[in-house]
Order: sequence, then structure tokens, then C-alpha cells
Amino acid sequence: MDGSELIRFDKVVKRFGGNTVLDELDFSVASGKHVTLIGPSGSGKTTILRLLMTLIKPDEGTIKVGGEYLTHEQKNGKLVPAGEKHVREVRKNIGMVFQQFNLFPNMKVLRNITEAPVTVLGLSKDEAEERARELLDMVGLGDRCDAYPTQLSGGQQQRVAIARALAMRPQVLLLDEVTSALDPELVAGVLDVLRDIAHTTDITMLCVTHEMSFARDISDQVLMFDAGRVIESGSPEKIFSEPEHERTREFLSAVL
Ligand SMILES: Nc1ncnc2c1ncn2[C@@H]1O[C@H](COP(=O)(O)OP(=O)(O)OP(=O)(O)O)[C@@H](O)[C@H]1O
Repeated sequence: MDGSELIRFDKVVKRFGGNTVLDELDFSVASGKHVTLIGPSGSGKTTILRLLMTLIKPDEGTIKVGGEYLTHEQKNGKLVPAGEKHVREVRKNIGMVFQQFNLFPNMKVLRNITEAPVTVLGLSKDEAEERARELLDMVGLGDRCDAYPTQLSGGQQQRVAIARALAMRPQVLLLDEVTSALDPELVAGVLDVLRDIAHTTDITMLCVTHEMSFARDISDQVLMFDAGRVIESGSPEKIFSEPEHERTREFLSAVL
């Protein structure tokens, strides 16, 4: 938790057709911090996470992760659009948990977690399994290594997805409305696991959530988005108790 800058968006523009979704967006996330993005539907929050996962590319601007450009690379002293190999290297620092758990249905829980560490990071099967078992204990599923995803509840599957993301030892964990697809009674278990991770590890978190009490509990900083820009940011105490912007007040009164 050294506070150095881990993520930086610089004048990022993203358009879909004629619709400008991110409008010269600047923001940064310091290493070890937990930052939550809130704001009305369609304000561009998920787009930010998808840009970081390189699922989409910005139309303008630059994105850096861990001091390296994600969008560009240096070649012969010039900044050029990043090639696939460069993107893959920078992307290794980033883990993501999606709304839909996206587990491999034909693999048991343990293998879901060990697959990428073995094939992408080159860990031995034994090393990967040891780490996977630790992570499964951490998410409260140490006894479900041999289950298939369909034998688990949605909440359990999402906890496996969290363990799978952490198994790659990313510097930053992106969380995209990870409880939205869950039955209400399963939400608390997943949020408790994430609270525990936030409070006991030094991983950086960038989180899109509609769970305002969760955002209040884990965040060092809350960014309020509207129409593709950060209109207000600050500690959860400030944003939730003394919002300055009229749009923030309107948004919070609709969701709290
Ligand atoms: N692939 C796409 N093609 C066209 N439009 C898109 C695409 N992805 C996102 N958009 C549009 O971009 C805008 C921002 O979407 P985004 O999902 O980032 O918003 P959000 O703030 O995460 O919303 P929500 O809280 O509802 O998830 C929306 O108007 C959406 O319809």
C-alpha cells in the first residue's frame, strides 16, 4: 500500500456510434486503494472496466497501469498503438470479476482456478493447486474443490470467480456489479468475502457497484460519474453524507 499511482486515465474518450460515453476522462487510482465508481445507469462505469480489460479500445487518450501504457508502447522513442504482446504483459496485472461468473462449466472448481496460473503464468500444477486451495479457504469454499460449477449456488460460483481472479496475483481487481445477477439471499455472502479481501490484503480494487453500503464499507475513495465524467470524488463519508453536486444528491436520494 505505497500510494503510488497504479491506474491512470488521461483524457480518455470513448464513443459508440455518435454517442460519446467517456468524455476526456481523467482519473487515477493509487496502489492499494479501494475505489468505487457510482453513478446513473449509462454513465460509463462499466466502459471504464472494459477498457482496462482491453475488451475495447479508447478513441482518444491514454491509459496506464503500473506505470506502463496499456493503450500504447514505446518503439524507437515514439509512442505507438500497443501490440498484442505488450497488452498481454500489462494485462497480467489486472484481474476482473464479472456480473456473470463465467466459470468453465466442464472443469471442477479447483481446475477453474489453477488453469490460468498453469497455462499463463507457468506455475507447476502443485504450486497452482496449493494456492487455489488457500484461496478457496479464503472464500469459504475449501470443501468444494471437486464440485462442478453447476453444482454450486450463484453466490458460491461468484466466490469461485473471485478466487480465480486472485489466483493470477493481479495488482488490481476490477469488480463489475458482481452481485447483480445473484438472488438477494446470496448477495451478503459474496459482499462479506470481498469486504474481507479489502480489509486483509493489499490488493487495489476498482469497483462498480449499486450496493451503496458495501461501497461505504470498503472504499477509500468514491467517484461519482455522470455522462462520462467524474463530477465529484472524495471519501465515502463526504460523498454519502455531504455530497456537493446536485446530480450526486439526486442519484443518492434515488438509490439510498
Ligand atoms: N458495445 C456497445 N455498443 C454501443 N453502445 C454501448 C456499448 N457498450 C456500452 N454502450 C453504451 O455506453 C453507455 C455507457 O454504458 P456503461 O455500460 O459503461 O454504463 P454504466 O454506467 O456501467 O451503466 P449501468 O450502471 O447500467 O451498468 C450506455 O449508453 C451504453 O448503452
